[in-house]
Amino acid sequence: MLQATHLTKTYGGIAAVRSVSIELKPGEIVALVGASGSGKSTLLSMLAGLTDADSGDVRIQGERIPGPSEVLVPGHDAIRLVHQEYQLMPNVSVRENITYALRFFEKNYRDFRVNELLTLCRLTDVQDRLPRQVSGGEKQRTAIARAIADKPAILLLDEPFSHLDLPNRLIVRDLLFDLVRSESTACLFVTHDSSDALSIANQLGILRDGRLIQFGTPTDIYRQPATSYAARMTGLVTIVKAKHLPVLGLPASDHPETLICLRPEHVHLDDSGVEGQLRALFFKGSHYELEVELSRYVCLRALSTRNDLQIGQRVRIRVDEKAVWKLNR
Ligand SMILES: Nc1ncnc2c1ncn2[C@@H]1O[C@H](COP(=O)(O)OP(=O)(O)OP(=O)(O)O)[C@@H](O)[C@H]1O
Repeated sequence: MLQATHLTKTYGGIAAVRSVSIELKPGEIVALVGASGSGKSTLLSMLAGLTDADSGDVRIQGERIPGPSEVLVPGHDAIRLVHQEYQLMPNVSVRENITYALRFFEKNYRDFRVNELLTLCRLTDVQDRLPRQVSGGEKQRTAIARAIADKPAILLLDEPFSHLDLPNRLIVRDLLFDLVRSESTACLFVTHDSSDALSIANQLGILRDGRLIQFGTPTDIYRQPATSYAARMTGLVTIVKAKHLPVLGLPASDHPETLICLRPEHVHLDDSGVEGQLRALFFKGSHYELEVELSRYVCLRALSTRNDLQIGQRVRIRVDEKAVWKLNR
């Protein structure tokens, strides 16, 4: 449906996006994850036809989307971009902000659809307030309601969860699920938070310094990250050189300088394992995150549900050999 090929954008010598190719299909949620400055917003804006690419192009159903310098009204009817700052009209109500997106529709349908959107986005109670009189989550939902009002084929979202508390994140998440299911909308959102990306997206892309360095399903990227950056961007991880494998109680490697990564759920407290010292303990509600020091150079991240652990205590750990993953860099 939406296909970007070799998109490149440079700002005064700084390459913000470098030859990124990506495809978005109906009913699919794609997340792009990257550190601050990795080019997420620039890429999103080019995909929406709101920023000129230096080279490469964006096509929808094969038709090229012109950049803003080529047209009077930038963008494309089938594509909506929800910005981080929401960009709501400040002097009209939540309801009117949404209604504006439907101004070309017949009044009966417009009223029906606005009411439907208010319910869907849980905004009915605040519909008559101005944007400054509602919470961040309500503003975010108003921006999404406005963007999806006329059922665009493609929804692009810039950091849709960044200012939201957990209940609001869940509302927005369910909203996106509903949309892709009921309207077959294609969604792409950018984020620097791996947990949203892993749990919501069907496909995940990792952006680094403007390059799409890995693209695949969340499970594949989580389990088999290409690089240490991809590993860190997708969750808690321990990365060490393979020469330290014997310290973990595992067989030595023929490639001692290779980097290996291990997710914490594959490191178990087990009396038959190697000994270390508990350096840190973080309560996470359902479990604890631990840091276990095995040597001066090796400190492993682990998870446990045990309640009797104390910092400084000696513990034994066992590592799943099968879960050790070699990184390219
Ligand atoms: N209008 C601009 N003029 C000059 N440089 C820019 C402009 N917009 C972005 N950049 C630069 O391009 C790079 C990518 O920026 P971009 O905003 O796309 O990254 P990002 O991943 O969205 O960052 P963040 O997560 O902090 O929003 C950065 O180095 C940024 O400073």
